[in-house]
Amino acid sequence: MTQFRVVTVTLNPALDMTGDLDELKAGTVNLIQSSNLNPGGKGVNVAKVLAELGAEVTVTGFMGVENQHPFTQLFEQKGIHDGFVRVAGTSRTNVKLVEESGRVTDLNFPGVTVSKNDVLKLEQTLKTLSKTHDVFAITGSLPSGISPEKLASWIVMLHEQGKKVFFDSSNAALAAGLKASPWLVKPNDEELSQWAGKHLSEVPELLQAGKTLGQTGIDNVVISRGAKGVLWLKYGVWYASQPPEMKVVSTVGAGDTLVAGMCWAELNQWDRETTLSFATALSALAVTQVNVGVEDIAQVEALRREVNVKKLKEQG
Ligand SMILES: Nc1ncnc2c1ncn2[C@@H]1O[C@H](COP(=O)(O)OP(=O)(O)OP(=O)(O)O)[C@@H](O)[C@H]1O
Ligand SMILES: O=P(O)(O)OC[C@@]1(O)O[C@H](CO)[C@@H](O)[C@@H]1O
Repeated sequence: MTQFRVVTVTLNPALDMTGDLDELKAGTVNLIQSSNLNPGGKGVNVAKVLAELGAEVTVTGFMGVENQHPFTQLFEQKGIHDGFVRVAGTSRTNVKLVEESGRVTDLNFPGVTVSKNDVLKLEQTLKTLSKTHDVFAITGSLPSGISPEKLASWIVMLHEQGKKVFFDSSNAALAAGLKASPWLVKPNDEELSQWAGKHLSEVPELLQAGKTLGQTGIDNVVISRGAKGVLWLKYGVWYASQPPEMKVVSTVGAGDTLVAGMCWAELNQWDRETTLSFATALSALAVTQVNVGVEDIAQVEALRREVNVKKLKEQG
């Protein structure tokens, strides 16, 4: 069914090596109690969650040929169409250290270097996919060899064709992409602060910055705030959600799960309350597990009833 078709774009996928330890001590030897290695990267995580929810997902981006097996295995298992452009070398391995307290330290490596020819191939892939797809999620950092401006030009191309682009990135790529009118952006409060050029943590200042961002031609601004939930501006109206207190195992991929939840809700054309309670519950449940994915949809439905969603008086 075309209605449930999505493309996720991961320009810099990663094998995520997650290790548990009591407390991380910098500058000394730390013993890891248990570890997991999972194919990830923001767009791969979004794809996995969407596929588990029932979407027909195509993944693309750049993938190192030398360590692609865990990724292709995941795509086969989940019935995800593999449209990745293969590039020389290995995709990066990112290390995630999860302490007993729930605090996560990310060691994110640079990844492959892409050539001009690789970039052209991806551009062609996106053009081809845009003939049959209306919804794209472009998420994560850029590998070396591709500029933030190139990324922004793809968002502009999709926007001009009337496609809905869900966008989540950081640093220069985020700044460039935000100028390209994606349909939805999902900064966390730290990323929004970077964009605004000042530290933002209180709700009124987040709403003000989100409103300014929305006025640049972005239809949906979704501000994720970890345990404090989500602030969502859609066509000038703000909603806020608060998840219940969760027992945190790992927060890695919570943001991607929120993006996937918002995307699934849009594909289903749910109303705003349903959308936000679902996406918040989905992402809150994600922190109770190591790996990204929907382990039990019935649990999401149950948790959704505990998520507080309200419409705010402020106008965006
Ligand atoms: N401790 C928590 N308890 C409940 N829900 C949480 C918690 N942490 C995250 N979430 C849910 O996940 C969403 C996304 O989390 P967060 O704001 O940390 O995103 P992020 O910074 O993009 O995460 P990441 O980059 O680690 O994927 C939150 O808006 C919230 O709904
Ligand atoms: O370096 P990026 O692309 O910003 O982030 C990469 C990453 O941290 O994002 C995912 C969690 O959101 C992980 O699977 C992956 O390692």
